[in-house]
Amino acid sequence: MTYSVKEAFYTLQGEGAHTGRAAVFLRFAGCNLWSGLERDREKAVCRFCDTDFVGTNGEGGGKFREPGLLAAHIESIWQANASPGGRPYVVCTGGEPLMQLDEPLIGALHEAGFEIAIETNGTLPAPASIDWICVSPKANAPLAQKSGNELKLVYPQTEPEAQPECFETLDFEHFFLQPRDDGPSVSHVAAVANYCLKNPKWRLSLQTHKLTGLP
Ligand SMILES: C[S@@+](CC[C@H](N)C(=O)[O-])C[C@H]1O[C@@H](n2cnc3c(N)ncnc32)[C@H](O)[C@@H]1O
Ligand SMILES: Nc1nc2[nH]cc(C(=O)O)c2c(=O)[nH]1
Ligand code: SF4
Ligand SMILES: [Mg+2]
Repeated sequence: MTYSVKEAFYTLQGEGAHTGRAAVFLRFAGCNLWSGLERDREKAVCRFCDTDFVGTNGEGGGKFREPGLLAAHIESIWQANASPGGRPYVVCTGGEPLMQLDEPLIGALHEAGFEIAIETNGTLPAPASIDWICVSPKANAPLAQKSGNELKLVYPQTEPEAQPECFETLDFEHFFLQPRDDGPSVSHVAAVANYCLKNPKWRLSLQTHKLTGLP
C-alpha cells in the first residue's frame, strides 16, 4: 500500500514512560476521530487535538509506495542525527497510525533495526509485533485495544465513560494522566497532580517537548 506521512522528524519522546528518549517520530496523515480541519472540530468525536495531521507536506513527509522505501527514509533520519550505538527507536503517531501501520511496514522497520512504538487512540486493534503500545482512549470512541504497555489518558474529559476509573483495571503496565492542552491561558496540570496524589495508580505525564521547545 501507499503510506501517507504528514511529517517525520528526530526529537526526544516528550510524553509517558519513555519521556526523554531519542526517537524518530513518524506522523501518519489522517485520523478516524477528526478530519483535522478546524471547521469540523466542533462536530468531531475527538475535539481537543493539538496536532496538524492533514496532508503530506510537513518536514520529512510525503507518499511512500513501498514499506521498504518508508523504512529507508526513517533510517536515514536516524542516521543523520544519532551517533552509532543506541538502538534506533521510531514512534509511530498521527493522526491515527493504525489506519496505515501494517505488518509489512512493521517488518521493514524491524529489518532496519528499529524498536517500534505506537501512539494510538485504541479504536483499532494493534498488531502484537509492535514493541511498545501506548493507548490514549477518547470519550465516545469505543476501545478495541484494551492491553498494552502504557495507557495515557488526556485529563480532564467530561464524559463519564472517559474517567480514569473506567480504565484502571485494563491490562497495561503504566497508567498516565496527561493534562489537556487548551492553550496558554488555561492549565490542567494542578487537576492532574491532585488526581495522582489521591490515586497513586496514576502518574503525571507532562508534554515535555512543549517545555523544551523541541518538536
Ligand atoms: C496527536 S495524538 C496521535 C495519536 C493518536 N491519534 C492518539 O490520539 O493517541 C498523540 C497524543 O497526544 C495526545 N493529545 C492530543 N491532543 C492533546 C491535548 N490537547 N493535550 C494533551 N494531549 C493531547 C493524545 O491523547 C495522544 O496521547
Ligand atoms: N516530542 C514529542 N513527543 C511526543 N509524544 C507524542 C507525540 C505525538 O504527537 O504523538 C509527540 C510529539 O509530537 N512530540
Ligand atoms: S484521535 Fe489522536 S490524532 Fe485523532 S483527533 Fe484525537 S488526538 Fe488527534
Ligand atoms: Mg504531539
